[in-house]
Amino acid sequence: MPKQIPPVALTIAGSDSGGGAGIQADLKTFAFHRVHGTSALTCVTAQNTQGVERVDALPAEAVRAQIEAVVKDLGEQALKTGMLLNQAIIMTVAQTVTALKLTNVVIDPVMVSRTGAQLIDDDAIATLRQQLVPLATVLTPNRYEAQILSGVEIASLADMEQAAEKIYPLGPKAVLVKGGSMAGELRGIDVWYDGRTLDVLRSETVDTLDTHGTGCTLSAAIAANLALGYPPLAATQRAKTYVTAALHHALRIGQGQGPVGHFYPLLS
Ligand SMILES: Nc1ncnc2c1ncn2[C@@H]1O[C@H](COP(=O)(O)OP(=O)(O)O)[C@@H](O)[C@H]1O
Ligand SMILES: Cc1ncc(COP(=O)(O)O)c(N)n1
Repeated sequence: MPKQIPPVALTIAGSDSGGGAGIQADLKTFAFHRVHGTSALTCVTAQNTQGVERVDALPAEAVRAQIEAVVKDLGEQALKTGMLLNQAIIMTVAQTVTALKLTNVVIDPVMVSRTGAQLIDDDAIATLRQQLVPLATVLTPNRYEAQILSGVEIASLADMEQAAEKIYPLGPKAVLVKGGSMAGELRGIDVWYDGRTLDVLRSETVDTLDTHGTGCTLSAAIAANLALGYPPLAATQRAKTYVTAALHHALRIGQGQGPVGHFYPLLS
């Protein structure tokens, strides 16, 4: 059989020592999609299924060097950003993505976890909004991040739609407001807005507390599908289907919220 050349995707994100979110979730998601994953590490968290205990940032120049090293050699068909932690790293990532003219950019504006923990410095939020959000092909805020970016208090589907419409003028090509931290059936519902189409992406609510890494997994799966050549909305729909399946096979490990089952077809 002729050797296949896989597409390459890059994740710029933090390490989750618990293996459920961050770089670890992203690389598993890329591998599941048969996309070669490269990574630029931004920070190292001491984290488990119960929470984040410590965060150590890498120097912004180390983040830049990782991106440049992989892109100049391996190239990339798509990238995602996750936990960028501080202003210096956000500015450097925005500059590097612009300078290298990288395309198919999925920005997961990681600021607040679904448990409500802040994952980014205060002064970094303004920089993220001004410098990184406009570079997004798809921007994927969760409920709390969408509240920060839009100023809309989100409690209903109509609020999610309004938030998506208010975030769009910040400059992304499309916004996906995720419903994982909403109540009841809205937990499986995300709102897409790309300036023309306002679409509600629905999946059944999976009744599990083991949801650690859903956001990271979704944005990585969007990037993987963009790398495979799917257009943004189709890539996002496919990614949502993947996350829902992985949630159905979430792993009951650890004392807190277990991770989703990235390789669910291999799980018996
Ligand atoms: N219990 C659930 N049932 C079905 N889908 C879910 C559930 N929890 C999260 N999702 C989906 O997982 C994806 C990630 O969303 P979310 O958990 O809100 O992100 P984050 O991890 O960034 O807070 C979204 O597509 C959301 O709809
Ligand atoms: C290193 C790192 N990055 C991101 C998240 C958010 O995780 P989630 O996908 O559950 O929102 C996390 N908990 N840790």
